[in-house]
Order: sequence, then structure tokens, then C-alpha cells
Amino acid sequence: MAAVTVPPKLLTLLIVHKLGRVLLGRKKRGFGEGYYNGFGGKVEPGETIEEAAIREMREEAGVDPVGLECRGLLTFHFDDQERPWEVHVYHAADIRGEPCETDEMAPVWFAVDDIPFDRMWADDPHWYPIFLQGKKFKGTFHFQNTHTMTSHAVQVL
Ligand SMILES: CNc1ncnc2c1ncn2[C@@H]1O[C@H](COP(=O)(O)OP(=O)(O)OP(=O)(O)O)[C@@H](O)[C@H]1O
Repeated sequence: MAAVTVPPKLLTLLIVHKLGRVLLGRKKRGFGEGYYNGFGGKVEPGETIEEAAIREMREEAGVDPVGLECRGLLTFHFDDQERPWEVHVYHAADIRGEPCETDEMAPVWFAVDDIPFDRMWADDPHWYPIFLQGKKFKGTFHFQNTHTMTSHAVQVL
């Protein structure tokens, strides 16, 4: 029988990186609640991935990202999800407006040497250093019971 390929779920992740700091948000609800992360979510029908990245940043922190660059592609295989997740990671050089807390996220600036990896997804330490160096990358990760990372492979492109 031919192998069935399940199309991945598309998501965005946007990290603002300016003057030696990154803007992250503490996720207040839903998937990844309690973790610090960039801003993002599911790509909706009819929008491009970049449009989704901009929309999610507005919805979650009330600001418009400026100078977007797609730097990475992360693929997550969860043993408790039907489809793999494909996360498109964007770098933003700046924002227009002041970040504000929303129902979903509480935004906080962190110095790049002080990123709270112990309160973030387990894959993050494997690709943030590459991202922060301005390089492009691709990564594949497996997770068990949502949160336990069981394998990781990251490639600088
Ligand atoms: C497993 N390792 C991971 N490492 C780093 N980041 C991860 C991640 N897994 C998911 N993410 C990000 O977490 C957000 C979830 O988004 P999520 O809240 O589900 O989306 P969205 O806002 O569309 O949902 P609702 O409309 O509230 O259902 C989204 O940015 C996505 O890229």
C-alpha cells in the first residue's frame, strides 16, 4: 500500500530582535501556556504565511512588526497530534507601537544573554543562537506527551 503523507499544520513564529534584546511573550492560554515564546499562530485560509505572522503579532501584542525576514523552518512531530506542525520563523528588526498585554500574551523584553530557556519550549535553545546570528536554518523535532523532546536535528542553511 502506498504511504499516506499527511499535510502539515502551518504556523508562524515571530521574534522581534532589536538593540541586543528580543521581545517575547508569556503565553496566557492554549497551546504552550506558561511558556515564553515569540508571537504567532495558525495560518488561516486565504492568507499568506507572512500575512499570518503580521496578524498574529498585532492580535497578541498590539504592534506592527517592521523589516520581516523568514529565517527558519521548524517541523514538529508530536506523538499526540495527528499531523506534523510546520512553523515558519520570522525575524523582525523593529515594531511600530508599544507592546501591550492581551488575553493571549504578556510581552517582555529580554537581553539576548538572558533569554529564559528554562521557561520555554525544549527545542528553542537548539535554534535561537543560529537565529540571533542572522543565519537561516531548518530543524526537525520529535515530542512525546506534548512537552518532552525526544529527538532534535538542526541544520544551518
Ligand atoms: C513544540 N515546540 C515549539 N517551539 C516553539 N514554538 C512553538 C512550538 N510549538 C508551537 N509553537 C508556537 O506556539 C504558537 C502556538 O499558537 P496557537 O496559540 O496554537 O495558535 P493560534 O493563536 O492560532 O491559536 P488559537 O486561535 O488560540 O487556537 C505558535 O506561534 C507556534 O509557532
